[in-house]
Amino acid sequence: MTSTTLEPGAGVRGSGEPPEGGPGTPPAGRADTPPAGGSGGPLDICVFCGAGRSNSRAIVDTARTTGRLIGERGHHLVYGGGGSGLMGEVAWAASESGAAIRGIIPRFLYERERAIAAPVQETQLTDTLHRRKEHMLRGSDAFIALPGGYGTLDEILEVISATYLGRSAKPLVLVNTEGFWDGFVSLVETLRRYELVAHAGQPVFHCVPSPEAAVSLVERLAVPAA
Ligand SMILES: C/C(=C\CNc1ncnc2c1ncn2[C@@H]1O[C@H](COP(=O)(O)O)[C@@H](O)[C@H]1O)CO
Repeated sequence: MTSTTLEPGAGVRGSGEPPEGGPGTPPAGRADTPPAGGSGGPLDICVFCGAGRSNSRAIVDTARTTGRLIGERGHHLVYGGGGSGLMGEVAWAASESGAAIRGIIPRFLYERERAIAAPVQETQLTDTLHRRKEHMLRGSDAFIALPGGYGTLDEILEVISATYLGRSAKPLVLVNTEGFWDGFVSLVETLRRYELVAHAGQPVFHCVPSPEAAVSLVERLAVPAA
């Protein structure tokens, strides 16, 4: 299996109005699930992916497998809080395999998406998209990015910038189903070639071929919050 590493220079949804605030107590994992993670504990794994469904069967399967693995390995899912598209696939599969879920969603999207079924989760409302990203970054141990659109690109660039500038050391792993991220990897190589991003230091992201490889890598690299 190959992987690419690029280096730089409480509420239950629908049960009431969840408050804006810090991530609070991490959601509890399944009581019967042994601790997971490189350091022995469950991880809060934030998944970025499309709110749309994609026309690729392989990409939909990737979303489901990622959610399932997070639950089966005793981790917690942190995500954008919606029930639509690939996000919904990840969340339902994680829920079915026993993961505790925290959805972080801006108020305006929460209002718009109330009608789209999402699994039981702790929902954290934010005032803005920007605040949502802050909470996702602060309240997660690691990030996995699946195929997605502008929102997903925005989220991964937030993590990459924070890592590049030394503000975060949390791993980000892109799942490269059907070569989805090849163009992004190539763009980053162009930035390097023009010496607009540096090479040395901590990897800003990793790129792997499958959800299995992604979850295994974050288990090896992430340090669960104390
Ligand atoms: C466009 C539609 C619904 C949008 N609803 C969203 N609900 C929750 N989170 C969202 C939504 N849209 C974007 N996000 C966040 O960005 C990522 C997905 O965006 P993309 O542009 O589809 O890649 C995702 O990780 C969320 O955190 C109606 O279908």
